[in-house]
Amino acid sequence: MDIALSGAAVRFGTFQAVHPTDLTIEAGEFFSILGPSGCGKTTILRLLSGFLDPSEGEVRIGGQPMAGIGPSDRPTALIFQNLALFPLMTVWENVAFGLEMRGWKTARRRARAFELLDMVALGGQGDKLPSELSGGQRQRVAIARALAVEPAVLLLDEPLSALDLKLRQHMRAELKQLQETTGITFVYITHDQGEALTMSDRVAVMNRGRIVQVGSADDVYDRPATAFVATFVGEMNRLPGRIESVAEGRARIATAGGSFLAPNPGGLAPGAAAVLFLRPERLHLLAPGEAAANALEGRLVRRDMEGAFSTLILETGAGRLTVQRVNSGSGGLPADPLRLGFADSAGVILPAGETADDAA
Ligand SMILES: Nc1ncnc2c1ncn2[C@@H]1O[C@H](COP(=O)(O)OP(=O)(O)OP(=O)(O)O)[C@@H](O)[C@H]1O
Repeated sequence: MDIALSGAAVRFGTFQAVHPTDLTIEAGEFFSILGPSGCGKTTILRLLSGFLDPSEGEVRIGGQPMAGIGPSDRPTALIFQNLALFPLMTVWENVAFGLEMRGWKTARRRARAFELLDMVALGGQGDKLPSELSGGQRQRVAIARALAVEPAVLLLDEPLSALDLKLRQHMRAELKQLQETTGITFVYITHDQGEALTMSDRVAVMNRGRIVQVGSADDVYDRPATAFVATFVGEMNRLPGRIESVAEGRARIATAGGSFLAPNPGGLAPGAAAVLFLRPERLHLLAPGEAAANALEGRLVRRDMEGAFSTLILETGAGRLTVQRVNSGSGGLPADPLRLGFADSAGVILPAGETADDAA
């Protein structure tokens, strides 16, 4: 089922937790809401689940206005960060809990619970107690329990945050697969950009009660709309400066480290204060005599070997810059000073504005 927010806003007293928001989530979409702690992600999820009414505006699910429809009457199920399984019930009884509430007889409940447990790869574990399972297995029980009531929309509030890194990565793949096989609309709340980027069809980035960008993982990573998105999603170098000239969607920006050409998606005019944002992997070392659309010199401060790639920190006229290099196995670096280059399509020039560091 699709979801539509029209001008939906939430105030707690005088505090505006969510500003008026228009948002459409397509049926069968894996949609994530990504943002720092306190930005309003959970509040939006509560609007969808029916635990909270909008102070203004409207929520529709499957075309139906949700005003006056409580959580148990909505086509949604919710999975929390701290899942609460019933410790004295077996795994299958936990899964079947919602079905008992709906009046299903024991044999039918048990059969359905085991089907769902099969789907989350816990086929043989139904007669155990939750305490006999690992953290990841318990999380899968919670997912099976949420799916038991056949929701059209599954709302997931940081469901993996209590798991260790390896398990989290494994569960990402499982959740994505589960979403694809069931065709259920997933709305996934997280402050973990890796989670949002790997699983989602689309991501909404939120800051201070506002959705600041909605797009694919590629959109928010490669084409950030604001300084906040640019710095919240992934590593980013920042070169503050002033626009010198503009031409054909690009601008030349004068920074403390020189003047550089880069895309100017917001059409900033000459004289405007701006920042050139540049990903560490888009900066490369130039060979002696090699030309590049943009070039600057730097002195190596640190090199961190991270296996598949290495991270270089360079002191340049534009401040400290981070460069990420694929590890080619050829080892050493040329002598200082190093020359750095980047294409005129590599960065993005955006208005100076709030960054993820300011928001933290
Ligand atoms: N019932 C409430 N009364 C007053 N303020 C609230 C209430 N619920 C949430 N808030 C505030 O609204 C803001 C948004 O909260 P919300 O839980 O949506 O954030 P979040 O993005 O989900 O954060 P986190 O990732 O930390 O869970 C926060 O500043 C929070 O303190």
